[in-house]
Amino acid sequence: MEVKQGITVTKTKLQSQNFDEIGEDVSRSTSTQLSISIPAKKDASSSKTLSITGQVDSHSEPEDGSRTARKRSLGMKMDSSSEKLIHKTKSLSAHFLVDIDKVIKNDTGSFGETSSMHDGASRSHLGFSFSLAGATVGFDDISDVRRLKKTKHNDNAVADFPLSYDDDDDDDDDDQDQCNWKKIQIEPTLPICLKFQDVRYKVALNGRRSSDAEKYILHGVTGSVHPGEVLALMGPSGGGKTTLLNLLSGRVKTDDVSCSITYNDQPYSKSLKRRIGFVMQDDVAFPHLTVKETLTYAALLRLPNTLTKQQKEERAMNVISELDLERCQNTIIGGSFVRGISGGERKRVCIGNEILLNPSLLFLDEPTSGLDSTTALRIVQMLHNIAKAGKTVVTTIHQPSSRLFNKFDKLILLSRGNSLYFGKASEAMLYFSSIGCSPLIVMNPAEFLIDLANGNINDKSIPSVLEDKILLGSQFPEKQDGRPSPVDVHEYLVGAYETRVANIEKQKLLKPVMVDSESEIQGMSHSIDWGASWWEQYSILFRRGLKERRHEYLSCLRVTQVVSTAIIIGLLWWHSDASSPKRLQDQAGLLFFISVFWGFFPVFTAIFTFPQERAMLAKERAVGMYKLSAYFIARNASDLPLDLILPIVFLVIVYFMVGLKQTFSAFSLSMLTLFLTIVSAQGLGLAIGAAFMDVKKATTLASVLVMTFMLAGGFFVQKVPSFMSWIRYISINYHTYRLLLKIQYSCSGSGHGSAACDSPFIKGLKIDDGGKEAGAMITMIFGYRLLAYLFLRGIKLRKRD
Ligand SMILES: Nc1ncnc2c1ncn2[C@@H]1O[C@H](COP(=O)(O)OP(=O)(O)OP(=O)(O)O)[C@@H](O)[C@H]1O
Repeated sequence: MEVKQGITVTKTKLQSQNFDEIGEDVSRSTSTQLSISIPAKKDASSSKTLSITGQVDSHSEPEDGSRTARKRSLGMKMDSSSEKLIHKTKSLSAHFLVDIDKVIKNDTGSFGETSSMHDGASRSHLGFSFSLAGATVGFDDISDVRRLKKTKHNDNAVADFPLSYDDDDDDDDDDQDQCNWKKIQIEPTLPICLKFQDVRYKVALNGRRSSDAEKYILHGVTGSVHPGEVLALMGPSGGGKTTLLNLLSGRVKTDDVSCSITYNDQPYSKSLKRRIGFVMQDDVAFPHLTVKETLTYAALLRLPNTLTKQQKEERAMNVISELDLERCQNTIIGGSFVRGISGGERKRVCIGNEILLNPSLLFLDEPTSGLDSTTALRIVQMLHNIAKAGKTVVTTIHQPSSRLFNKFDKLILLSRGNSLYFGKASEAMLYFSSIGCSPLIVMNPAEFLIDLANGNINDKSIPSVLEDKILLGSQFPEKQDGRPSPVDVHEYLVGAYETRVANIEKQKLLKPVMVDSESEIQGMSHSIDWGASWWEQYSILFRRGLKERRHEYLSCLRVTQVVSTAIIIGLLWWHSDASSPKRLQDQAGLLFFISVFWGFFPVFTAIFTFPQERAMLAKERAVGMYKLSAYFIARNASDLPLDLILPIVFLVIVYFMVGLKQTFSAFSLSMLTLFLTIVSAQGLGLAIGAAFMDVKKATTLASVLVMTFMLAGGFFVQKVPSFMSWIRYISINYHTYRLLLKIQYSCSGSGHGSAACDSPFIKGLKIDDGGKEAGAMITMIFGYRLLAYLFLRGIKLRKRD
């Protein structure tokens, strides 16, 4: 089935660009190929303009054989001697048309005169041939045509195309995209060409290091992606997409010496870290921060010190508008238990977090998973726009719709760690049809490819080699279902790729990347001097911590819990006194309860802190957003003000209902004791949480510890065997209880009578200023926190490191 279509646009005066004329001959002889001829004037300005626009795919071949005339988006200058460029590339057509659009906006002349296009029936026919013949034609081409059409509309220059395929909304989207594209382009970055050859990766099974317990999960994957392109890693679950993405982004290292991953022909280095954005599969964000707060804090922490606070905030706002998040900018992100923005918006916030930094290379792990097809298309369109701004985009994708599939420039199809295809996404179907695998029914190309990668060739044509295998297999009863086994299909596809594609691609990778020195200088100048100073980090993290946790501390449930406990205590011990040993025993019981309540409560709250924030911490630390010490101290400090509100409320209610010693100093010292208790209990909880980073294990240990501390607290048992008596010194309850007793009772006779001196609860207790107890608690406050910090430092926060 052959389809012929042609677009001809001639005679365009572009006075301001020093072009005499631009003529395009866009002709389609096969389903995928477009040829465009661009006569360019031999002067510097025309050369410059074309060097920006000529995002030529590395696969494209100049038809005039002049390799020197080939341009790449990396900034290779056009050879001014070349009079004519003819490229066969569909992606070029898209880029080129966009640029013509831009150029024309500066121009007073009219654009083109002639256009010819088959009618809508032909186009639908094109789309159909895509499915039936396995040839990649259709939507992308149509979108090219629609771009042309839009260009012409903008300039009121030519008659409308007789297209039946029209969509005003999409035109609006395109306008928006153009607008976004310009915004994203404002900051120059170093264009990075990513090449990888024979990427292998093995893992130790069951954590064993011996070689017999190792398994390869990538078996030599080769490919490349240039600035301006979106490379999709596709394949069935477990195919190795995430592993490859992690390796390419430098998050994971391989010890295989034969493998090479280079960025502009250079190996991974620390300086590259800042140029790489990585959007993880799981959206990791603070659920109680709004979209605006999330992006503003990220901007303040990640953007270079050379920018002012206002500029950083402006950048965050720009990203919000670029990603079309204005409408939800004041809505909280939300999470499993709180409703917030939608999944698509959340994904865009995560992408925004990365593009804030204007990275040269953007990696995304399944950015569309869990989203409906329209939202997914929007996300991928956005990636396309980001790429158009000169970035290199690599994304894994599970099962894209056909519209989405056509947005990708390049594709790697992975199955069981092997490459089944690498090349232009638009040529994947042609390639598989060339090796004898074509769909026999109408099928989404992505579905077809995933089926093949799974070894499923139902409703697909079978190559003769595999047919032979079926005949051979008919001798074996277990293989008599008339279809080749998935293993045979897999082996065939891997073999075909190795012989037809792999070596050619490896040869292509040998060509050196030429980086335009101007863009390198521009790009480099934006990489120096990153991040905020330690104090800035601390203050930003402190404010962020306060905002994120304000809901926790002042939540209705928590306030109700504390206030109702206080009132119940107040009623049970209503107007108690210490006039007799019995009554004093009651009061001592109350003081012990207070020490237990405020000694336990914060432990169990603080335990969750680090395990819960582990993912966020890992993500932010992986990109060097802040120092661990700044985070740790800010995290502790931001908890304090909020943690102290409820104890004040509690003590005010209890103290006066119960009728404890009614002096200002006694009340303030009791309050101070409570603060010391809470802060040291928090330290214990943080240390336990950081030690395990697992809530279940941490709560188990914490419950044993707090029970031991309570028993050793001095209320239940006075006479403890000497070999166990040391426990009380590390018991928070012991020190709190003693301090509270010392504040309330003195044997001088003032306040609570001499009965206190005879009470077994105070007998032996030296009524002094409580300096020892206070000292012990202050030591615990810092000691437990130091432990927590050391545990946190020692933990590898990133998975699969
Ligand atoms: N550390 C590891 N130890 C053992 N096996 C691993 C490890 N990491 C990855 N694998 C295995 O390697 C294979 C590829 O994993 P990977 O996560 O890269 O697949 P994927 O294509 O991204 O899958 P999905 O689409 O389901 O996310 C899987 O079979 C996985 O179980």
